[in-house]
Amino acid sequence: MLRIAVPNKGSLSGPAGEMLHEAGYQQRRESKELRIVDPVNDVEFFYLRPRDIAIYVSSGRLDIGITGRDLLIDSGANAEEILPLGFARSTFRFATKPGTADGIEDLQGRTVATSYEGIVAKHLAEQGIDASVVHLDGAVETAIELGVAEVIADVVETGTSLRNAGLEVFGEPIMKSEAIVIRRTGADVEEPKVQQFLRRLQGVLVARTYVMMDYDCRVEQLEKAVALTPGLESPTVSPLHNEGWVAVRAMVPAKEAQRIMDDLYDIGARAILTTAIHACRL
Ligand SMILES: Nc1ncnc2c1ncn2[C@@H]1O[C@H](COP(=O)(O)OP(=O)(O)OP(=O)(O)O)[C@@H](O)[C@H]1O
Ligand SMILES: O=P(O)(O)OC[C@H]1O[C@H](OP(=O)(O)OP(=O)(O)O)[C@H](O)[C@@H]1O
Ligand SMILES: [Mg+2]
Repeated sequence: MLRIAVPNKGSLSGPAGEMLHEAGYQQRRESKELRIVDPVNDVEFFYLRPRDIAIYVSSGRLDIGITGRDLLIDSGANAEEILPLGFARSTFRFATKPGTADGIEDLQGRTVATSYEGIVAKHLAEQGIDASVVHLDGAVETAIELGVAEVIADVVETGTSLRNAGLEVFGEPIMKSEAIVIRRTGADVEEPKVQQFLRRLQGVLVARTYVMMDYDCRVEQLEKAVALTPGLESPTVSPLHNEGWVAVRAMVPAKEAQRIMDDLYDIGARAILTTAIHACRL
């Protein structure tokens, strides 16, 4: 049975549960459940604190985990990213009161408050900056106002929390993060059960990113039409009863679907339809 760690709280928890549900796995019914078995799919889910997931996976007791890239790096645990999942995207940045710092060199000798001590200490050491790091559990934006630190380093998504605290980012982004699937470093990723799990999640990612497009066009326009809808491998082309016409079917990126439909119409394609993809194995 594959043993999988899933975030039980915070920004990762909801979207991770939704993605697993879309991939056909049973999920917990109430937020107090800490583990469930999905016998049909031969999987056991453990609902753990997002920060602890890399540690469990690195111990080898759990086969796979879903966590944030920033949390994995911060933990320093012996685990590696095997699939990015595209949700819980954020940037990790330094911030302070406007006009008090321009770049990382201004951190020399100063105090930085953060919940991600591992990332910050590593970054400062790589840049050769000697600054002290204060660990806070959360709400670090308030640390400057209350005099605990002169600078903070934190997750920025929309920037609202920083704006509300009268702070501004400075310097280069320290890292970009998103939800990821992790596995113990060096453990066999080719194991059939692991591969099946990854294929299911990849199927959800594809179903969320692509739509299926169908249309009819004249044979003379086929090359132009296919250039607009090359599909993932190659579009399906079928003859129509009306001579000189073909039906074409191809996957297209959902974000570009409306533009592609306009372009197809302009070259004479008709009966252009898009349909959602619910699941897929590429
Ligand atoms: N707006 C956001 N706030 C917090 N984390 C976010 C946000 N957007 C994305 N993330 C990502 O979610 C993960 C943080 O997960 P975590 O469960 O610790 O969130 P949290 O909401 O801060 O929970 P906690 O109350 O334990 O601090 C990180 O990988 C982070 O990059
Ligand atoms: O750029 P924004 O969209 O404002 O999002 C970023 C904020 O969200 C997180 O806080 P969270 O709600 O997790 O609280 P915490 O600080 O207690 O962890 C993070 O620590 C920032 O404060
Ligand atoms: Mg937080």
